[in-house]
Amino acid sequence: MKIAIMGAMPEEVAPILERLDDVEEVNYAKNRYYKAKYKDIDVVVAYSKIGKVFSTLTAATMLQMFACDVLLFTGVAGAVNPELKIGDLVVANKLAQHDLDITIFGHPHGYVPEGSVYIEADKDLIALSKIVASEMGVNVKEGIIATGDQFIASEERKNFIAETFKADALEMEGASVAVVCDALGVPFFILRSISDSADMDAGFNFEEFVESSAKVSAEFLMKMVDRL
Ligand SMILES: Nc1ncnc2c(CN3C[C@H](CCSCCOCCO)[C@@H](O)C3)c[nH]c12
Repeated sequence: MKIAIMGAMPEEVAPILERLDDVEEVNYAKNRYYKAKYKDIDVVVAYSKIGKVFSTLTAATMLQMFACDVLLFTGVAGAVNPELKIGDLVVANKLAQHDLDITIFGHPHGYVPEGSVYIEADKDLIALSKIVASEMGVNVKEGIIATGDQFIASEERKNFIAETFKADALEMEGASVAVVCDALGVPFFILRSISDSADMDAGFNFEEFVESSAKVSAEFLMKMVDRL
């Protein structure tokens, strides 16, 4: 089995890279992919850079060029569900693109012809995360993640996303990664730790908590890899 481990920002994959052996750096398509061993497992690790386009390119490369059999995403997210606090873990059961909008033609937000509003993540990987969560004695919220090419820092936009997609959390890469994995028939898992609440304080909170929340997500993800 070869596992793709992906984030969007350097901070999100740094806690992973420091745990790898036999690292070989591959430069491709203006990005860096780290082929390595984690214990005796083959992994390919990369951060895509921010947003749906970069994350699409990296996810597609992980699967089509590096032939990974499963894709695990680790990173941070803005909270939409008011129960979620900084550092809380969210596992996506399905994901949507909140900024995909051809509603003028009568379609729902997040829908284009031959597409779907939501893409569902792999149920076995979600089930595994629940086992790991109970073993670690941590709480993981399984929920809906909304993805868009905007850093959300306003109650108004956050409320639109909450009402339209029933989202628990929001970010900028998960749904695009989901489209790639779904199209190529590769199981995927999107894990996020809350760094802010996508409100007027989001920018400050993000900068304060991105590193610590990214570590929370990465550490949990590696416990999942140990069990794969
Ligand atoms: N409220 C929010 N809205 C949308 N997404 C998120 C996420 C999830 N990731 C973090 C990162 C934010 C992009 S701007 C970072 C700027 O870098 C600072 C240095 O230039 C992007 O990869 C999406 C956390 N809180 C969010």
